[in-house]
Amino acid sequence: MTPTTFLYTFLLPAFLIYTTFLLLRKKRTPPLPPGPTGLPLVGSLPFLNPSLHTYFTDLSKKYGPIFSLQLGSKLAVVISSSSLARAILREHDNTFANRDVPAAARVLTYGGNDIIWTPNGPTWRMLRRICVHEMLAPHTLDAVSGLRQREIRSTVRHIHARSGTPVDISTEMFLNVMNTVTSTIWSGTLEGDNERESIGKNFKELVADIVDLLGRPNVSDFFPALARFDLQGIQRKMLVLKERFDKIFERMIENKSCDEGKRTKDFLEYMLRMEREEGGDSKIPFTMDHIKALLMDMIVGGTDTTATTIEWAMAELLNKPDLLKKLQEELDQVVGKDKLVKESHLPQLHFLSLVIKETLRLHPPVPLLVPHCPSSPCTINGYLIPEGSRVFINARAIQRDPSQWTDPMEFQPERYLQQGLKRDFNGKDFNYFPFGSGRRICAGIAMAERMVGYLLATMVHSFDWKLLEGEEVDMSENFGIVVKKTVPLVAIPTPRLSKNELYY
Ligand code: HEM
Repeated sequence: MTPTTFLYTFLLPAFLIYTTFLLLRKKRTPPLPPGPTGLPLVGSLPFLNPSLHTYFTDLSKKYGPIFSLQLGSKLAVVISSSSLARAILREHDNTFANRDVPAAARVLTYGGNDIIWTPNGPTWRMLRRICVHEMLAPHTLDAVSGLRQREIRSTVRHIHARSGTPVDISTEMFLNVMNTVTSTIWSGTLEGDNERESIGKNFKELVADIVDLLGRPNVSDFFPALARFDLQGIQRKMLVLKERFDKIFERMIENKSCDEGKRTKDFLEYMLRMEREEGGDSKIPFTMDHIKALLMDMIVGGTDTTATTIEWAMAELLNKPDLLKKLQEELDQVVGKDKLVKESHLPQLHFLSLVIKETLRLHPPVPLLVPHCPSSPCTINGYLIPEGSRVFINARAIQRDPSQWTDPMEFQPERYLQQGLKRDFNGKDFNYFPFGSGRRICAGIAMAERMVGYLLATMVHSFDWKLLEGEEVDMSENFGIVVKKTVPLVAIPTPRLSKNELYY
């Protein structure tokens, strides 16, 4: 066979078949979502604005409700419409119920041994069962309502002692929530004003630093091959913070082991028993690392989110004194001025529940949810989301979408009445999901609802609040994995209950 005959008989047809196959395959593979082009190698990293939630909202106006941007070797996909959020969190929930663990979170959570970052699988299911069906279940939380009452009384006493002077509401809310969470976890609390202020401040800074590091763009995440060099020192800083918490955890665990005869009904006791006696699921061992990582989830995931929500609610109410008055009227009617609010009053406080709903609409503390990560390639709205992408669901933008909400930027708790909208926190409504949706929906909703409702009601019922002379409420936001007020809310309380002894 001559070379020419060989070329025409074998090589040319083979070449044609191969190119047709490539073309067909290319045609069948959907494109990536549109987005900024970026630079070679680094993609859009140099242009990344650290205020991700507003940056992503601006980009969605240009590129649409699903767009992508290359951040180093990672592809980020951002979803900003209700229908696409539903596609991801409901229709493809199983595929997207994974996490791409940031290097800093891996350090913090004992190698990703917590609920928030563990991938969808048997270990995550075991941890979630322990948390949601046992420790954070409504019946367990109701059984420890006395702890929350004790903490609320202590906050009321503390603020009363500062009547007529400026009170940092941000710090007070954090201290209360932190004390409530830790006393539920290990029956420990900060006693006395000095301890409350010094250790509480320490904890607040510790959690704030952790939240800040978790929200900071990290080269180790964009170029995983470089993670071991920790170029920005974020993992090193996180390790220091984690070690400080670890010492506290060790001390609490040691105290429990010494008091073995004394059975308390707290979470740590429950988890230690599981670790000792049952070893978790029949198949999955429940280890000391799991215990510590879960403690970390509850402290880091449960305190800042809850305290920030109450602070935003107070800020909105101070901005709209007629709404504050309306809420006080409801409280006076249901509770009376001769008693303190009890948790059992909450179901009757309808306006309070609207205020909380509206706060979580305008100021969802976790505006982009915790990023989801598909376990296999998935096509959404005709675009390919490759396996391992980091998917941000912009809940904040969806909850401010003018096509779904009238006057979306206005704080209007009554809107839920006028529109007959229920807007529950159960994650079934993809126009309103401040706690996320699907398998990875927040594990602490029942606890958050109790803490936010009880504390906000008490603050508004027990005190009148006014801003400092000539000051306005600064509503600017500081982005981190939790979005907080840039300027902490400070206001002056005046007691408003009929008997002074209620404050002691
Ligand atoms: C107002 C308060 C809170 C808000 C707005 C909030 C919001 C959220 C959001 C948006 C997520 C991510 C959902 C997703 O990935 O799609 C989440 C996850 C989580 N939250 Fe909360 N949270 C709050 C309070 C709490 C509390 C009090 C706890 C526990 C003490 C808690 C524990 C968790 C845990 C463990 C997860 C991870 C769930 C998983 O990945 O399976 N949260 N939360």
